[in-house]
Amino acid sequence: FCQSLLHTVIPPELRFASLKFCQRLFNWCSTYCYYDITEIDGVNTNELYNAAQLYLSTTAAAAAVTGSRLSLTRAVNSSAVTFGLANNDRLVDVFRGVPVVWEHVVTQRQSQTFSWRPLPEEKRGFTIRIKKQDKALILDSYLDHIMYKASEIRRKNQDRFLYTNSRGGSLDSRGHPWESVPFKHPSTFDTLAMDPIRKQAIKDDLDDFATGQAFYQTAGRSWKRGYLLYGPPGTGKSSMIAAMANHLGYDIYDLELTEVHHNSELRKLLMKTSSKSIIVIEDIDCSINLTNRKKTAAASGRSHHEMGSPLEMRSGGAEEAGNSITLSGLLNFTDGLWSCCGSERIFVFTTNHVEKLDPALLRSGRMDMHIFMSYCSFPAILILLKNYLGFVEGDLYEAVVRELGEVIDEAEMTPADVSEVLIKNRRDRDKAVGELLGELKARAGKKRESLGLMRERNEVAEEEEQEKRALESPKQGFDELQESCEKGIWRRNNQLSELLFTRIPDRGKANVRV
Ligand SMILES: Nc1ncnc2c1ncn2[C@@H]1O[C@H](COP(=O)(O)OP(=O)(O)OP(=O)(O)O)[C@@H](O)[C@H]1O
Ligand SMILES: [Mg+2]
Repeated sequence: FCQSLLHTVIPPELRFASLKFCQRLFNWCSTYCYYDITEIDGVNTNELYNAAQLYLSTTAAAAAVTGSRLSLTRAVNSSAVTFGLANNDRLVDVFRGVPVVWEHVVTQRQSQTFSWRPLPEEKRGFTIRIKKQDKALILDSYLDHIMYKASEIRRKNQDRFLYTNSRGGSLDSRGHPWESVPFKHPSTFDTLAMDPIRKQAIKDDLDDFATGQAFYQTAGRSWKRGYLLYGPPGTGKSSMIAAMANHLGYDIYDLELTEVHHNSELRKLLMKTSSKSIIVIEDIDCSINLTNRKKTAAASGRSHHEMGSPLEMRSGGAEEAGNSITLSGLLNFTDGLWSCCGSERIFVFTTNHVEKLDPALLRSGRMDMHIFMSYCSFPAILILLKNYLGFVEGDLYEAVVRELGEVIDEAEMTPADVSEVLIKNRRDRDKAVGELLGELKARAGKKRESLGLMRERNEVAEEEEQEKRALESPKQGFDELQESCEKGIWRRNNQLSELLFTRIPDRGKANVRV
């Protein structure tokens, strides 16, 4: 009744002015200042609102312990559930020691104003309350911090995709040359069997890359990095790529070079990759028979830069397959001007035969880090035993550990082969270890045998060669004999020395030299 009386007695202009005055007085007296972040700004969605919602999902998760009410959401393509602040609930976040109070304000929209697109019935927004003295902090760094954290959470929550260009050069209905499938490879750096120190070095390198935007900017380099993974089959090159993608939360673009027909197609594919991705070319030595840049240039009598037509650099194998992609095209793909359209990209090449690759492809800037994926080492086998059979330190008998250590390097067994033995016997841990040890010993024995045979054969061949040369040219033969003695290669060929001494004219000098 009083309210309606006041409404009729006091004119609306006066009411509005007094309300505004009260508000100003309150703001002036208050030690706090307030910021509103509304969901919709005019007709556009406010990016800061979405970022704040995501950011609070981590803070809100912690608040769940204290019993706040939370709303749960799970986005399409996401396997993670995010927490959010429920309507009109509040939460305290602490940033650099400063408490920031967040309130999620939800009100009903009064009337539908004209808009090109329908607005939601509820008006949603966040209100931030912070002490006036900390105002600068909010405007300077807190909002940037929220935006950064939100994009990180978005990336981590979003399932990753594996893209492939297996369709050849054809595009899909949206003009995209890549086909995608959800990427759910379980390999991580924890499950990867390799020397822990090397593993940590790779992880650190990846982390430095992912957080190095400012560094790359200052250094004037495009934000990309190349890794070459080489080693025998079954040593974990593909598993390493999956672990890298899982560690960084990047998508993978698996580039099938044999499906790319021209350099221009390669460029198009590159331009259609997103940032925060790993571009992989597996078995680069087999994908395409790329000609040595120098050799081709020399053959045509011109420098690499002078080569206009791709045909001139076309490789034999590629030509046969109707494929005119060139080494120069690939070099430009990885480190040319085109490679910097887009950022935060990692290139990974894998090969079983690093010696077959052109040095131009391997130079720093293209392949910055060369990672040798070796046969199973002792620390690696312990990781596999832990992953496959649940062995932890102290579970294995000392004698078994010693025996494993003795034969593992000599056996040259790949992690893939070790895994197979362990998977096969995973129901019986002792049997699995026994069988593995047996296999390692057998392989080490065979290696030793073949190594012995090879050494013997080499020795015989070497001696025969020396004898032959000594007969053909006694002086040269003598010099070689002396060299062999110095190197400690000369073993038991007294016959040869006899022969030389009898033929060399100045025997005294010869004796001194020997
Ligand atoms: N270092 C490793 N750590 C853990 N598992 C491994 C490792 N190496 C190989 N494996 C296992 O062996 C299998 C084959 O490994 P992967 O495909 O990674 O080898 P690769 O080096 O890529 O072989 P290829 O050269 O033939 O492509 C995988 O299923 C994986 O489980
Ligand atoms: Mg592989």
